[in-house]
Amino acid sequence: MEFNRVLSNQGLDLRFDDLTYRVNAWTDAFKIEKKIILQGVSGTFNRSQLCAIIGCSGSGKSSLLNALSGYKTNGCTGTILINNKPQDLKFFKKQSCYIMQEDQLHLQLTVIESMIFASKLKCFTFSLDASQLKIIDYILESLNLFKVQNTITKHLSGGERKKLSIALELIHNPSIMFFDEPTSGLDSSSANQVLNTLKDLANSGRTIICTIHQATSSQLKIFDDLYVLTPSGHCIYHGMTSNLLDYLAVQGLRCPLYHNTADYIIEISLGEYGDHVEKLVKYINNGKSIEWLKNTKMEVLVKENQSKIENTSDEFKDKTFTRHNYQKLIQFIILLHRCTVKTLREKFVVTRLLVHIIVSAVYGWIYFDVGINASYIHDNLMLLFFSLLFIMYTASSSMIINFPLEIPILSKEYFNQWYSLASYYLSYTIVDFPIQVACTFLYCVILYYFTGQPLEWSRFGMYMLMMLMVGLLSQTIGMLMGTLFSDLRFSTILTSFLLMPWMMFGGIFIRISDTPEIFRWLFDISFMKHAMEGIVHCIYGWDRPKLNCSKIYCYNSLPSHILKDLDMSVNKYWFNFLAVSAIYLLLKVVTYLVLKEKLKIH
Ligand SMILES: Nc1ncnc2c1ncn2[C@@H]1O[C@H](COP(=O)(O)OP(=O)(O)OP(=O)(O)O)[C@@H](O)[C@H]1O
Repeated sequence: MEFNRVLSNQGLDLRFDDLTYRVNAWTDAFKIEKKIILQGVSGTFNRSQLCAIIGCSGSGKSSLLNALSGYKTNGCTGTILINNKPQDLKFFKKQSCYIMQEDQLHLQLTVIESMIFASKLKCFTFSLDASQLKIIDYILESLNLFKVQNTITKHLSGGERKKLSIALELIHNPSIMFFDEPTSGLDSSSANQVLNTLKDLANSGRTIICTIHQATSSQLKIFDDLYVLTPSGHCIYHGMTSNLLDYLAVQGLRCPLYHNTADYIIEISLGEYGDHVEKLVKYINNGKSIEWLKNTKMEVLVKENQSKIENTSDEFKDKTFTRHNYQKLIQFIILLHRCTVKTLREKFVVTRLLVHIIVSAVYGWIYFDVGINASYIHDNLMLLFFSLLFIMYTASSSMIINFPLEIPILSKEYFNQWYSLASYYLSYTIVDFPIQVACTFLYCVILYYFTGQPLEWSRFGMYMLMMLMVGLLSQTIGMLMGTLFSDLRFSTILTSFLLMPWMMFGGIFIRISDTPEIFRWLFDISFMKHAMEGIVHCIYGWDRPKLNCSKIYCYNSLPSHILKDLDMSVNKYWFNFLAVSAIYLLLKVVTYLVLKEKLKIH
């Protein structure tokens, strides 16, 4: 493996001073108070170096990585310098990438498809030219992924998935790469492979910073630079891996023979060899001091890098660009394509279609021809209402289940600047549209025909239109809840809680005229009431002739009586339709804003 030829990079030097990270945490007394995770730590990570942040669990390794990469900015104070200039986050994100602990990949796509889509998105192009395809081949070859390029991602091994995550980010040739626990969950051979890959990336000029939970002695040697955190969020060592033992020896700490050095320094940080932490923090000035490095190789390196910084610190400004609208449009179309391929490969779509067919067939059987008989008016109204509920629940639950699975991938790709949120949001919405249309159409056709509703194209068209709009609106509710709550338990229970009142004020269980006046406005904003009113008019409105009656006398033989009984005498179908559409659009905008905020908080 070597990256020097095609994918070399000048790298960036990152320096941070007095970095403090605070979060709000619950105390035992059920109060919120500030918890300090990082206590004014300082340090530098230089180009062409593979740097590891190590420490015991909970010492703040991920927090430091998140703060340096800009993944989490809330609660962070201190300064971060890139090539000696203050970090400009918007610009920095274009030069860097963050590869998370869990591989956020599109499991339904093959390796090569994932690479091609990523490349198209990053290059704003519908078709890649020969040189772009060559770069993809080169990256795959360099990472030993070429032989699995046609394998579906969900069939890849853990190590291969990690490499695919790296390969996807290498397309835009980042100068600095952050990795959160790149070896977690891998066996030692795969972990060694991944670390060697990171070493090659560093050798090609990049700055590679990663957190490591556990490292063997041989793995530790792969790292050029180490940054050690204590459980209290202080730094007790910052420097070359090869200098660690000398550094500790000066403090009278000698690593026992055959003992893993990484374990040894973590054990020191935990106070297992006595109270040395405070002394070490002071000695290294919480990561700031490089005094002790005098006359070591590291000192030379710092000087070399200094001269490089002076030469290159301004060139990066030229790389800044803003995404134009036509580029967003291109990304939208590519995302639409990617999302379609993914959706078509899922069995979930077939399941959704089948559920709609089966339920409508069962209803059709049970409620056979109730629609033409005046003595079954009540049953028919219940059928229409339950059909509305069915569409509402299937549409919202399909989003509640699916969308939270998308958010971690979206979060990674959006943070790494693959595309704009608007392009993603629009493509995701549009891809599901034909599926929802197909589900609603199949359901309505079967139900409408077998339950004996009036066989007129205009009535059926309007019925179908209203059901479709309710389906789309319910999908948006599902998407909103899936965005707000990543935990399925919360989103499911709260969606039911949210939908219940609109059913209550749906115009069927309780009539408007029987409701206390103070609550009547709830009917006006209930999408269920508007939808039900519209549907009742599709079936019984527009001067429908008298219905057959199987008894001696049916009061409801005249459709006008039915409408009057339901307080729905005035035909407002198009107003009802517009009201449901307006609520849908409002929810769509709210969901977008919530999603944006959620990604921003990250
Ligand atoms: N938002 C938060 N609210 C409360 N506590 C938090 C929050 N974020 C992090 N912490 C706490 O901060 C500490 C450091 O967390 P962090 O994930 O950075 O540690 P880590 O060293 O990466 O741990 P690990 O190796 O187990 O992943 C932990 O004790 C964690 O519980």
